[in-house]
Amino acid sequence: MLKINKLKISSPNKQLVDISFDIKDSSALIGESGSGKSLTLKALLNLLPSSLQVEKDIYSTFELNYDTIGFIPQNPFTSLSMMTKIKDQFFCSNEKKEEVLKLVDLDISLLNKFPSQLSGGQIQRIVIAIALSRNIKLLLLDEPTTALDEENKTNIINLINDLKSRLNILILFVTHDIESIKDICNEIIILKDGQVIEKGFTIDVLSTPKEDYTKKLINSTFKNKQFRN
Ligand SMILES: Nc1ncnc2c1ncn2[C@@H]1O[C@H](COP(=O)(O)OP(=O)(O)OP(=O)(O)O)[C@@H](O)[C@H]1O
Repeated sequence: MLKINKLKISSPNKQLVDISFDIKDSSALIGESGSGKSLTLKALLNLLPSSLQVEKDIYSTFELNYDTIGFIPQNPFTSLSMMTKIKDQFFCSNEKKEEVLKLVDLDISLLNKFPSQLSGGQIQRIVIAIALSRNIKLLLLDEPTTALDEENKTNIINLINDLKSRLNILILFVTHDIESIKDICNEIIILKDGQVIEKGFTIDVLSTPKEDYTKKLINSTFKNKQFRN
């Protein structure tokens, strides 16, 4: 479990983020552009620029560091070196490479290919496999399907859902698209202007959102009429 008791991020002239929330199993961090989602992820990854002031009080049942956190970015193409064979982009044994490739449902023959020979969906699976090769405890996903077409988007969502049920890892899924996380994340945190304005179980927030901002987010992304107000 991960408890963010306090996370405050400010620039010299503005408070950008002031939040607290827990991740018990799988949580989605949802908000419009500029609401503070990326800054929150960067704070967890210790990647905030030094120009920003940070106050952090975070408790977790494991040490938070490069070995325990996996990060899946929006654009998988930026995560891999295009001139390096897939097998040389892992830092683990050959057995582990094969094990995690099977976990993400890819053929081990892809290890001998270059990223340019793979589809966007396959590359995103490789990025996930590389994260899983490190025995991580927390998987951070930053809009992992944005750069993919509809078919690959559905496949990656199904894969993350499958991995969640098979692996014992916490998930924090950042998105502005509520529909993509409804089957993956048990809990939702709604961010607006760097503040948590609503949080709770996904099923409750989707069926009875309290804030107009949440209703707007749901109505703008949800195609499934049963959740509409
Ligand atoms: N290095 C920085 N210095 C000053 N302000 C920043 C910095 N990085 C981000 N911000 C500001 O902090 C706020 C939150 O930014 P953040 O990137 O976390 O938003 P976001 O919710 O991830 O948006 P998007 O969905 O567009 O990625 C924005 O107003 C942004 O302009």
